[in-house]
Amino acid sequence: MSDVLELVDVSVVRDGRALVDEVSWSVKEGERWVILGPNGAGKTTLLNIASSYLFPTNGTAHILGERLGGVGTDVFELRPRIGMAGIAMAEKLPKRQTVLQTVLTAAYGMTATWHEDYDPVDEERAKAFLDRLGMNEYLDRKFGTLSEGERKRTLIARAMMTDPELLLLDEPAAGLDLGGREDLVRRLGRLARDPYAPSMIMVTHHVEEIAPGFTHVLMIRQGKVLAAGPVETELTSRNLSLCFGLPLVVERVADRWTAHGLPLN
Ligand SMILES: Nc1ncnc2c1ncn2[C@@H]1O[C@H](COP(=O)(O)OP(=O)(O)OP(=O)(O)O)[C@@H](O)[C@H]1O
Repeated sequence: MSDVLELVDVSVVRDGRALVDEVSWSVKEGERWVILGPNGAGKTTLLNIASSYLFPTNGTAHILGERLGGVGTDVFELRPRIGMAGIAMAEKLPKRQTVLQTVLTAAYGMTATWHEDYDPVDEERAKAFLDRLGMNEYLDRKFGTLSEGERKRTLIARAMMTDPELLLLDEPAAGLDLGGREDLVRRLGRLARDPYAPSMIMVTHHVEEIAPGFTHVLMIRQGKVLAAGPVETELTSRNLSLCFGLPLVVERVADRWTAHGLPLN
């Protein structure tokens, strides 16, 4: 298995403060990682490095075999190989474009301009991804009129459009109601268990959002890695308590996870 992402002693320093602090982490082909950590821990900063939009201050980062900032690495060639679905991307997309156009423009590396001359093959692909995410009845809806859950599903379909080798999901279930979350977890679970799906990294705050099929977890607190490895061994009450800074109990129920704090006495 080759490395999809390899960080060695990576730090990101801003205003004299390490937002990410000497992180060493590797993601192998086919693995599905969850990044867990409290607000401000550095999760999005890590994801921004993985998407090649942020360069480390110190240390080395290889993405899909290419060294970030290395001689001969062209980030513009690298970026189409990485799918990114997150709030930052949603804000860049025109609200007046339809759902189908929003997904289709990804194939051409654009966030905006809509030309009428898209390849029918691409259109079919866009429709197939939207169908897989349960969005086939929304093809002509304006992106700006979608609910939070519909928008999240559209963004995942969009991220799949370039046939990425690495899929990055930044809090895909944030803001969804219980039904919306469960629907998304089911769809992500199907994707995670698909052997042809790309390697995946998902940022989340909640263990309930970990879909079956996710294989590894990285826990981060104040920019430092607390635990990294297979979900079965690393997602423990001890690690989660250290990560979030209070006593927590994590339980596995069938193929899902749940966590709660201990009562105050
Ligand atoms: N450009 C910047 N300059 C200075 N500080 C920054 C910058 N970008 C992020 N930070 C800080 O770095 C820390 C980590 O931010 P990051 O967004 O990676 O955290 P996070 O784990 O994704 O948090 P959340 O769960 O709240 O989204 C935060 O304290 C944030 O305020």
